[in-house]
Amino acid sequence: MAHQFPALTSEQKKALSETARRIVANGKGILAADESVGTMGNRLQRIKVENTEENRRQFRELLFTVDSSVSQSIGGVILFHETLYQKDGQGKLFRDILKEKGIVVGIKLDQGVAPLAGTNKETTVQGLDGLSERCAQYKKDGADFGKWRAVLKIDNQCPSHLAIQENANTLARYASICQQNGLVPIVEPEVIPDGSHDMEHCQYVTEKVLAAVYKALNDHHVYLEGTLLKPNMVTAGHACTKKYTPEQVAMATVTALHRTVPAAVPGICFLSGGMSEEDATLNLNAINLCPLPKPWKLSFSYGRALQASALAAWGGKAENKKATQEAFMKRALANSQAAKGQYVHMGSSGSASTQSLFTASYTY
Ligand SMILES: O=P(O)(O)OC[C@@]1(O)O[C@H](CO)[C@@H](O)[C@@H]1O
Repeated sequence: MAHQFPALTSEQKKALSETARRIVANGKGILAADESVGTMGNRLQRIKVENTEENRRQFRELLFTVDSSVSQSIGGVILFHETLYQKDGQGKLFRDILKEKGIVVGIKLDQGVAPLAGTNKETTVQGLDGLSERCAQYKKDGADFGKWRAVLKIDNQCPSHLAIQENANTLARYASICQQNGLVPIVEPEVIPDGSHDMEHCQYVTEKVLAAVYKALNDHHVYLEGTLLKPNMVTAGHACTKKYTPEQVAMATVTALHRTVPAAVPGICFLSGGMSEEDATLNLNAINLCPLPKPWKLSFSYGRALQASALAAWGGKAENKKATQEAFMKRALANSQAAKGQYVHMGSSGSASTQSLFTASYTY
């Protein structure tokens, strides 16, 4: 007998799974342009540009107004609240510019982290209160998917059982609310790369975290076909002295996913987590070439690894429009090739593309 109290109608399920599949179709991935005002401030500070609403708008306008061929590489863009309501220089909403390119619009729904008392500085995520109303409004305003980032860390006694369970449950509750409002939830349990742990330890922790997340999603009756996962790749900690090849990262990552993520999930879009642009692309390519069964699309949802060289090329100057857009297009194309296992690294990359983008305790 089917479940007595179905969470979704078959029409709702169909719409959710179609949206999820559209975002990751044919080597497409996601541009995570959902940096909060504070996070964007850190990015702009690096290029000595003031963190004003107008400067944030101008940079994002450059990203969103690139040639429409970008839609062969980018299936979805995650926006921050402010950006969803911003317009280009001609007064056209960014949201409409993206939709006309065939790109699905997403919205960051979590409201940052809060401490879990009695733990080694672990956190849970805020934003469940009023979430259903916010989702309904964002859906009306053009969003078709949401994003919620939970942060877990590897350290003494971390991640604790409490942090794993609390964050899994919160992600599942968020995912359920999204689906009730017609938004595809991107489920993001990030194990951050701070620490000197080796890759094997990251794999162990990532498996524990993902297993708890999928148990909670099932408990909350979340329709997996209408979700996307946004995990960390399995890598060594930032301060680990041992180095691993993209093939080793790929094997550890796909093994962890294979053990924990149901085949019903249509796509897994990795975060870049402070890797350089080039490393993020090479690792994704190796993941797609990994000789293990891969029942899901394996793609990207990069923030820093899609924007770093574009930001550097821009430097806050309108005359750098062409260089900025070219830098962004180059990374979008490279990652789309990597999502099909077809990326070939060609000669020298700009210095920005090989620079580590690591930020310690990236918990905001
Ligand atoms: O790790 P990356 O690829 O730079 O960013 C991943 C990400 O989830 O983390 C950021 C902070 O919440 C978001 O802007 C972005 O969507």
